[in-house]
Amino acid sequence: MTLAEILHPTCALFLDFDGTVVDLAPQPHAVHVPEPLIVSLRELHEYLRGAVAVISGRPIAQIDDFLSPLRLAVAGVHGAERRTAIGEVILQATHPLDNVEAAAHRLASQHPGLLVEHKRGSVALHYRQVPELEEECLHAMQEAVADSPGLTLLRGKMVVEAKPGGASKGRAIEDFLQEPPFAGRTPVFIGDDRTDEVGFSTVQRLGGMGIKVGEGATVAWHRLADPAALRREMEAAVAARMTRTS
Ligand SMILES: O=P(O)(O)OC[C@H]1O[C@H](O[C@H]2O[C@H](CO)[C@@H](O)[C@H](O)[C@H]2O)[C@H](O)[C@@H](O)[C@@H]1O
Repeated sequence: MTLAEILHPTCALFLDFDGTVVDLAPQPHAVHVPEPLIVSLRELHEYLRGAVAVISGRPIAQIDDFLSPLRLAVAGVHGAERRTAIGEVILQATHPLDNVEAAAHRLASQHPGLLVEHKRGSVALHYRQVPELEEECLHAMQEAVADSPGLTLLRGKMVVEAKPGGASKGRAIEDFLQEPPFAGRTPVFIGDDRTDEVGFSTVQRLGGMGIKVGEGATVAWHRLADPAALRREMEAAVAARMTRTS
């Protein structure tokens, strides 16, 4: 089944960012956004009458910078912040990060390859440059989170993050589906990471479809090989739409 076949005009499209619509990069800031991706997103946004949202671990501001001049509905920091289709920003309560910040910086000061990323209500410890430190990073962040009321730990690709416990991508998708233009539509969520699994189960429980990008175990019912394959499918879905409407 192709994305063009899955995406009816009555669908709502939810897209993860890193590893899904763009290829993973050695550092968070080094991601490349191909121009045709912006074009596809704009066309799909029009086709679905605005029912397109990015559901990311990144802050909303970073997504805006990467996708400029597009300004889509976005859930950022794994749902801890959300901008609706009409531009209203909803921020979840945050909790003190002192323990996780101290633990992440303590380790990073001993290992220059580690990278500490600060986000609103969240701290991410990246070990992509030093993958042999995975267990040490996990252990340090687990201990710090256990000492930090309100925070939970999330494991992503070469990263371990502390984030507000109430936030999740699944909850963000459900919140979007309560509002126009998403309400009443069949949700499709496309993601690549274990942090996206809750999004897949959410949309499938609600009668929609989860699409996993890349390898690995998943609850999603459909799979695409990699971000390049997804971008090709998005371009094909746009072309099919133009053929239907011309
Ligand atoms: O939910 P996503 O949109 O997939 O965001 C997840 C995290 O993405 C970023 O980190 C990841 O991508 C980097 C660039 O490709 C890569 O260097 C890193 O190893 C990945 O973990 C971002 O920096 C995080 O804040 C997001 O939570």
